[in-house]
Amino acid sequence: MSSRAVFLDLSPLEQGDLDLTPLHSAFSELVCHEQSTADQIVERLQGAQVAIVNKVALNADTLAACPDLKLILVSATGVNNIDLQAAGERGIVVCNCQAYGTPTVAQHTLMLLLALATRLPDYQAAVARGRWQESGQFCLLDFPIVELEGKTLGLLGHGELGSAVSRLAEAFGMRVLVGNLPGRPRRPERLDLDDLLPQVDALTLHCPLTEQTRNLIGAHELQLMKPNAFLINAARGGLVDEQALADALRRGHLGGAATDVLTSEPPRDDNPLLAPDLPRLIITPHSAWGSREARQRIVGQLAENAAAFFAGAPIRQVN
Ligand SMILES: NC(=O)C1=CN([C@@H]2O[C@H](COP(=O)(O)OP(=O)(O)OC[C@H]3O[C@@H](n4cnc5c(N)ncnc54)[C@H](O)[C@@H]3O)[C@@H](O)[C@H]2O)C=CC1
Ligand SMILES: O=C(O)C(=O)CO
Repeated sequence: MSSRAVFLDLSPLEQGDLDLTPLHSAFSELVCHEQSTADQIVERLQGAQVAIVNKVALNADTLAACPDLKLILVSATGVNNIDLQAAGERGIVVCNCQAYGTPTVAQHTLMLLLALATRLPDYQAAVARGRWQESGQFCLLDFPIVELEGKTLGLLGHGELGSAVSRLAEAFGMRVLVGNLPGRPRRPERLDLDDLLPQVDALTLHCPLTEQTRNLIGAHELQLMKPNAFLINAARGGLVDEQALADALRRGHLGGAATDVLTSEPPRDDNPLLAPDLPRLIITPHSAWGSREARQRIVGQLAENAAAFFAGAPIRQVN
C-alpha cells in the first residue's frame, strides 16, 4: 500500500525542539500543515491514505469525502474529535497515543491541586500588589491554606493518568477514592457519584469525553460537593458544565477550581469560565501534556502505530 500521510495540525506538537525523523521515515510521503480549518480538511486529505491529527475534528461527512483514507493517527490520547463509529463503518483504523505523557500530565494535575491548596495565585498577586511590604509582619497570611495530608481525593477515571495522580496524592498523605463512571461497568469497590462527591475534599477528572460523560459534573454534582472542596479538570472541557461551575464559584460554593481544558479550544471570549470576576479559579491553556519529553514520545508512537498498521497488525487501535 502506498503511504501518503497528511498531518493536519502539527503546530501544537512541534515547538521547534523535536526530532521528527521517525515520523518522516514512516511514510513514503508526509505533508505537514501547521493548522487546518474545517473547510481545508477534505481538500488536504485527497489522495491520502493516512490522516494525522491532534485536535482537528474528523466527522462522518469529512470521512465520507475522503475515500482513500485507511488510517487515522491521533497524536493525543483523547479521541473525542474523531467519529469512531463512522471510521469503523468505512473500515478506517483509528490509533491514538497512550501513556506518552504520564509524568508530565500527573505533575501538572498535582501542581493545580497544590496551587489551589496553597492559594499560590492569590499570594503571588498579593506580593505583586505590594501587600507583603505593607503587612507590618514577616509573613502575609491573607488566604487560608489547606493541608492535603489526611484529606480525601476523588478520582473519576482510574486509567493511566488517574492511577499516576493517585500515587502522587498518596505520597502527600491523601486518601484516594475512585468513582464509577457512566458508560462503564459498575464496579462494587468504586463509589457511585452521589456517594463519592459529598466525601471528597478534592475531585480530579481523568476520563475520556463521550456522550455519556459530557457534563458529568453539572449543577447537581457541584451541589453535592463540600462547600470548600476543590475541582480539577485536566481531561476534557466538556466533562464540566462551565456555566454551572462559574455559578458555584461566584456563590462561594467551592473552595476553588482548576482546569487545563475548556469546551472549545482556543476558547471564545464569552466562555463563562473566562469571566474576570471569578474567584479561586486557575486556568492553564491545555498545556498539561506539553513537555518536550512527552511530545517526543508522541512522535515515536505515531511512527510505531504507522509501522504496525502497514505490517497488518495495528497497535493502540481505539475503534
Ligand atoms: N490535558 C491534557 O493535556 C491531556 C488530557 N488527556 C485526557 O485524559 C484522558 C485520560 O487519559 P488516560 O488516563 O491516559 O486514559 P486511559 O484510557 O488510560 O484512562 C481512562 C479512564 O477512563 C475510563 N474510561 C475509558 N473509556 C471510558 C468511557 N467510554 N466512558 C467512561 N469512562 C471511560 C477508563 O476506565 C479509565 O479509568 C484522555 O481521554 C484525555 O481526554 C490526556 C492527555 C493529556
Ligand atoms: O493527549 C491528549 O488527549 C491531549 O489532550 C493532549 O493533546
